Amino acid sequence: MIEAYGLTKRYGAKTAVYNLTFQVRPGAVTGFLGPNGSGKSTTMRMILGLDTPTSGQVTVGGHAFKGLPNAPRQVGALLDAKAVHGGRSARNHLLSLAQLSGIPTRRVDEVLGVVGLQEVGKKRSKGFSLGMGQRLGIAAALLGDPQVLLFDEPVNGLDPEGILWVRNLMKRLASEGRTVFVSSHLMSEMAQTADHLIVIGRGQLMADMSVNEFITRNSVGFARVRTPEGEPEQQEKLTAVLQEAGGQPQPEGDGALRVTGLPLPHISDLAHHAGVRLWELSPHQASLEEAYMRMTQGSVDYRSTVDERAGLQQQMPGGPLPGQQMPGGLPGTPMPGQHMPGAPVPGPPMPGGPVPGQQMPAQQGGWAPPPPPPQDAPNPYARAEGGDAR
Ligand SMILES: Nc1ncnc2c1ncn2[C@@H]1O[C@H](COP(=O)(O)OP(=O)(O)OP(=O)(O)O)[C@@H](O)[C@H]1O
Repeated sequence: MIEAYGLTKRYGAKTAVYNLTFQVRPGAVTGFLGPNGSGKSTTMRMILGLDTPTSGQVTVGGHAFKGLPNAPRQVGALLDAKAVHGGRSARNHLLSLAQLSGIPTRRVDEVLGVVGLQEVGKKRSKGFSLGMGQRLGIAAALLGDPQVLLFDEPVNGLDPEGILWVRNLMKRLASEGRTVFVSSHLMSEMAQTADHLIVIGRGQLMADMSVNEFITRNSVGFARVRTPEGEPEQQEKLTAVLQEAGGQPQPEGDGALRVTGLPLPHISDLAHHAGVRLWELSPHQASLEEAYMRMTQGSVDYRSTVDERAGLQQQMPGGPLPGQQMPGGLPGTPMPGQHMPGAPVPGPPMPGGPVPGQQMPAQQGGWAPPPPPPQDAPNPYARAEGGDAR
């Protein structure tokens, strides 16, 4: 189990991670989702002891990484697939890692087979494609047969067959009871791979819940309603009638209305009684990708001037996503599992708490409330409302 508690990392004036508290449990694939620059890699580096938290702490199996006995046998990680001596063959690269950690040579050949590189094991890795490099990085992570695995964007550069392979590998590793923590900026990928999701935006926790719960909460049904083109008064009349009946109509880019809060037959009856003709009345589900983008829209660092997401900037019917908290933006009502900055969140294990690797049921007692962020360290994102918080 990985446990982060009030984890904060600043690089000079830049706050990369702010007051993150979460647990990553064994036996499941936990997706770590966030837009580019949201702090995923920084968090992973802190878990692996490669970066020191400015405040807070993170443990693996109850120990700080640097205090873990025989760490390479307990934790495997793919952070940067390019961090390989290109002049060495894939096999020699793995051999050198194995020798450093006292791992037997036969394990090198085993993992080469697991990742499908057995045929090219003697080739220099500098000739490898991006996908082959990812496979080699995954082989290195698996070398010590660890119980805890971290993968930073493992499907980068992989073709569809490779993506499917990684997806199945993650699931298999989790089904063997391992802790699998995998970052991505793609909701669509995580929805197919992960059991649990931790979503961050600008370094702050935005959601911590099972994928099923995320789907249930965010697969909002809505109706698309279109009135005849060139008759704007028809749409205005319908909008008023729907609002009066408790619906939330929102204009879509193509002239249709997106209506939540009313079932389709009721919309049809209301239109009929108002004498409004309909050209379209169809049921829809908001996609998970859309829900995720709405959740993180306020925390995207880099955006094109011609941005498809602009359409998502408008407030969705019924307001922000239930429980959505934009960093530095509008507070909503917390989602179950979502941490609102300043709200009580699970703390580290108390004496007599879980032993390393032991799974804690969600919401189990025995956790101390976290300390509030230090007085001298105000939430750096509080300034974001009026502009760039960086
Ligand atoms: N060593 C560093 N010095 C200064 N700033 C840094 C450093 N490392 C990361 N950052 C900044 O911290 C923020 C978080 O970066 P990080 O790489 O953790 O995000 P990420 O979610 O992994 O992004 P991506 O999906 O693009 O890899 C970014 O704004 C980044 O520029």
